Amino acid sequence: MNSMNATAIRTENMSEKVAKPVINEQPENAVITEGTTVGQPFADDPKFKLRNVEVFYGESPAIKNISLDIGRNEVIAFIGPSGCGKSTFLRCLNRMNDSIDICRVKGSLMLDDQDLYDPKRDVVELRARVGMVFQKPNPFPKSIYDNVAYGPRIHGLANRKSDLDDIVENSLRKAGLWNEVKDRLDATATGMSGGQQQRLCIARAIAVSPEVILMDEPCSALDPIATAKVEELIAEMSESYTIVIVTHSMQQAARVSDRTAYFHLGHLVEVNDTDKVFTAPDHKLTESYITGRFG
Ligand SMILES: Nc1ncnc2c1ncn2[C@@H]1O[C@H](COP(=O)(O)OP(=O)(O)OP(=O)(O)O)[C@@H](O)[C@H]1O
Repeated sequence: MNSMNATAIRTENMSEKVAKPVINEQPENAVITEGTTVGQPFADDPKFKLRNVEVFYGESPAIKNISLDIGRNEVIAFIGPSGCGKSTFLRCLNRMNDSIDICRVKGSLMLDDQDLYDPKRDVVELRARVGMVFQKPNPFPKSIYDNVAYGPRIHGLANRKSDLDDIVENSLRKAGLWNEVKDRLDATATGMSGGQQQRLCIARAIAVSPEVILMDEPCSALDPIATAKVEELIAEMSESYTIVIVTHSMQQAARVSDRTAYFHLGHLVEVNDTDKVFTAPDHKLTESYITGRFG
């Protein structure tokens, strides 16, 4: 993980917008100042540089002036109570929110210093660079092979069948699935177990050589053994990819992530090294949430 720049944190934490205090009732005395995040929200060498991000569904704000860097090859976990905006913010990172008509995204969202929301940007190419794994495994009703080969085919990544075979095998190996499926690549993917389907979806995301993988509660439909396999996979993948994971499981966030971001009512309250968040959080609301006082 990248080391964080403490000076940058202090100076950049002052939002360019006027800070509006937001009073929260749980716990007493906990105050969020809009646009201000305690801890270490910024990185020296960010993959994503996100500034003053606001998201609205119609007139309702779902994300309120959030600024955050996501470091290259770090695993960052988004946690917080239901409805606090974790998935909304995650979906901004590969413009999945574009498909929701009433959704508007404001602010500056940069990926490797390029504007994510540049109207000229090819969104299909963006989603190959920033892949996504959803809560519920969603394999296509096709063979195991065709699920993984789908992306490389549409992006023209393999000229010959043997190249495509190599991509499929490598992706399935990286997803820890090759040995389980190598003798039945033509079998339909929907016949696999839920855990296998989710690892297949990870293989499908990997197959187009992404730089970032977004995971929206990837284990919530899985049993503990399948969950452990996906978590092992996240640890292995973190060497090659930037990973952003939304999770309701604080144990999972503690196990898999380098940094943890705590969201509350559309605000980003705290971002810190995961060990710190779970042992000595800086903000009262984070502490209340991780100690189970609400959520
Ligand atoms: N498609 C949508 N249309 C309208 N409002 C939406 C839509 N999706 C989310 N919202 C609203 O935006 C807010 C944030 O929702 P979001 O799903 O991002 O939160 P979350 O923290 O990921 O929640 P959960 O943990 O329950 O998945 C909520 O008030 C939610 O009702």
